[in-house]
Amino acid sequence: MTSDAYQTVPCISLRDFDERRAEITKQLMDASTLVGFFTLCDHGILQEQIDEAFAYSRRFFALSEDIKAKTPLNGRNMGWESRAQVRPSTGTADMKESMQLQFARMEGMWPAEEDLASFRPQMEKFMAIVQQLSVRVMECFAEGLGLPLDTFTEGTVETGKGDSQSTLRLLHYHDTKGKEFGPNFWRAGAHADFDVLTMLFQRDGEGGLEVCPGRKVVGDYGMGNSWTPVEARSDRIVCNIGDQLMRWSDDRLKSTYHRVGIPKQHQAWAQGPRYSIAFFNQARSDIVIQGPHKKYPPITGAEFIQQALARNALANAEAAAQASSTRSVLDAPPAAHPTVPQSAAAVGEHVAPQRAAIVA
Ligand SMILES: O=C(O)CCC(=O)C(=O)O
Ligand SMILES: [Fe+2]
Repeated sequence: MTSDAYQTVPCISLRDFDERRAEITKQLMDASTLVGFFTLCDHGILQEQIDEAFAYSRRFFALSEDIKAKTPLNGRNMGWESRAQVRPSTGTADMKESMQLQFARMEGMWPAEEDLASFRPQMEKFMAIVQQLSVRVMECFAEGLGLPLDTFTEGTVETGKGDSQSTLRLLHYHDTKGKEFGPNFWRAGAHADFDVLTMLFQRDGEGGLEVCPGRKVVGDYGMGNSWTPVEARSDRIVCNIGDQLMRWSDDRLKSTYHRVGIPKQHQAWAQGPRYSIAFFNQARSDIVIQGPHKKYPPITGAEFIQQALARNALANAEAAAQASSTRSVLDAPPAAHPTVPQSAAAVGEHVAPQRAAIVA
């Protein structure tokens, strides 16, 4: 991979943030109006803090399925799922497991202390650190758009009212060595995030994320376009604009399609397990999202999520109906009914019943 391949996604340094604020704001606005993706370096989060979060993530995913299943995904984007997130762009479940955590209303959703000691305080600490960094970046966006500085931070940050919807998602993409997958299987199928701003942490060498800049039309999945890989570096945070900020900025900031492919047979170096951690800054449930030019009608954070979930469910149902009417002539698994890859079934891996109620 030449370094040119990575130039589409610019790296922005936050060094000397206070003194360089105007310059950084311009760089963030340029990246977000053109590409929708950028990486951050010199961001101030210590490598030890990131490594510690990944260590707890690995410990969580190493627990038995019985223990992880004690906190199953609920309808509010919290909890554990395995091979259950169906993307409308593919109709198959992502080949991954994830654990989603939030600041508020998490009663009964944290793993028990005897199952995984210190998980809750460690994850709450990490969420707070990432949210704090997000605030800096979201303030720059407000400034760049000529809005009151606290527009997006007041709109997303937990204030003790318990209406935060921001989510930390721990992701584990399984080892694919020696396994065959059909052409329509993905570690994460093409999608755009539903949130305001996503911050994604990766491990050195555990790549696979690709972005499709310039392609965001709600309901259109950006297939067959030009995809650019994003380098996996543990010292850089990958950031992207989500659908909420695109709407809140009257489409000036772009929510961009991205995906994670299943490593090909010849990519032996990429076939090991991949871990990543995403923090989704979501609009609070009661906050009203509307751009300065009122391009779209007002919508609350809660309504936004409900509509996005309903749109995904409809797209999945349509894909399933279409697949069943053409199944006799297509050599493909029925959409929205993920087929267990033969080799995964052969080694007895569990495939959870599908659920589509996952945001982003
Ligand atoms: O793991 C990754 O690299 C991307 C994950 C992602 O896009 C998501 O969870 O929304
Ligand atoms: Fe995403």
